[in-house]
Amino acid sequence: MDAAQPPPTLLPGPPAPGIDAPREAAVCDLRKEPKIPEPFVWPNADARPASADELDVPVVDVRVLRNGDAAGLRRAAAQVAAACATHGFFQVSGHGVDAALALAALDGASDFFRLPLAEKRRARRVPGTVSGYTSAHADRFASKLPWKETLSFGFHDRGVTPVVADYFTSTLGPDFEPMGRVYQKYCEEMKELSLTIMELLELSLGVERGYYREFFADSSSIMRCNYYPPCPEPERTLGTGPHCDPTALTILLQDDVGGLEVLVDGDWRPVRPVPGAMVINIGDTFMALSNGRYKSCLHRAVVNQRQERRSLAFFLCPREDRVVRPPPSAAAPRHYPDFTWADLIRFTQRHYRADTRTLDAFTRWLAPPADATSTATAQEASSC
Ligand SMILES: C=C1C[C@]23C[C@H]1CC[C@H]2[C@]1(C)CCC[C@@](C)(C(=O)O)[C@H]1[C@@H]3C(=O)O
Ligand SMILES: O=C(O)CCC(=O)C(=O)O
Ligand SMILES: [Fe+2]
Repeated sequence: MDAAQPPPTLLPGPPAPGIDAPREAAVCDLRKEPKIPEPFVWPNADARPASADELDVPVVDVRVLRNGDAAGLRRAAAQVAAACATHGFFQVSGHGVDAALALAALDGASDFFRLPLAEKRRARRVPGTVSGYTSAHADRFASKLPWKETLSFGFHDRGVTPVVADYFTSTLGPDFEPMGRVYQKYCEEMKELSLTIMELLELSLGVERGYYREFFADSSSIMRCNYYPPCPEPERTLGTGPHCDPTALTILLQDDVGGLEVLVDGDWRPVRPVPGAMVINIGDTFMALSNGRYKSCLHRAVVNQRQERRSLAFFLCPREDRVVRPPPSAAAPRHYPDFTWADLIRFTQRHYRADTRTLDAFTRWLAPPADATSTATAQEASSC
């Protein structure tokens, strides 16, 4: 791909109901002019420059959960509590994810996105679902197109079928069997790490031990590979726009380029890549599971003129039909209604572009509160 080329936009397929019927995104030949196509231009408020002040995201060594270091465990729980009750981000080291596997997963993303568009289109996203290949979400949105290509697929281990390995071979063919094996193994390790982190969250919140770990034991998660090409006008667009993750927990493996930023006290604060660490952030579903005590916060990904960037986001999600409800010890007054992940994922894929207020919009979409005074409103709980 030419370094200055925008992500190749797909001819819009039938738009999912409830989301803009996209015009074909104007894609000009950037070899002739150093300007990005209009649909990729974001409002200044979203794309405004970041602070030079990096966010001090604590790096927690999760080995303290297993090595009997009681003082270390208390320190880790305190670090996680302070981070999750404010900006919702921390990093983990000592996670045990094989470094060669993590590298293979990052490099596998590069290999996939370097394929000819026609080959990538064989995996194109099924409208109304999150799975598949998309470029700039041009099949879903008509404006504020993100400067990225993505490949997303589901993961669960409720049966014996290696669902991710099967996805690659069934969607892309037997030549992709090695790539499928890498992501199958990677997702298995991400699931295990997620459950370890759930233990740490239980401890830090002081809730019933096992409540969150058991809630996600039979989870249905989403793996997303993000590819951000170099951009001729990085200050006018975004790789991923400002949003809170609707999911429960995100484990982000980013390469060494940098681009993740978190909104803290009105400033976009860069999160510097820490070699070997993984970035963890609370999503809307876990904010509801903690009854608003831990915050799902706004973040974005910026792009740059010189380097491509890759990130792998493992989105932990409950089994579709599990009712999202905080543990009894944290449930009064309720800030969010009961809901299922099936409802929230359908909302984001068919009715609403996940953004800065997804959970509030979802709560209203589900059913306006019968009496706004009888329960704390989502806004009160979700301020970061
Ligand atoms: C459930 C999901 C929807 C998105 C992927 C996962 C969790 C993050 C969401 C997303 C990245 C938030 C920003 C907007 C979005 C459209 C994107 O830029 O990709 C969102 C994802 C999606 O709807 O595909
Ligand atoms: O690529 C990144 O750094 C962040 C991506 C992200 O926030 C997402 O995919 O939800
Ligand atoms: Fe995100």
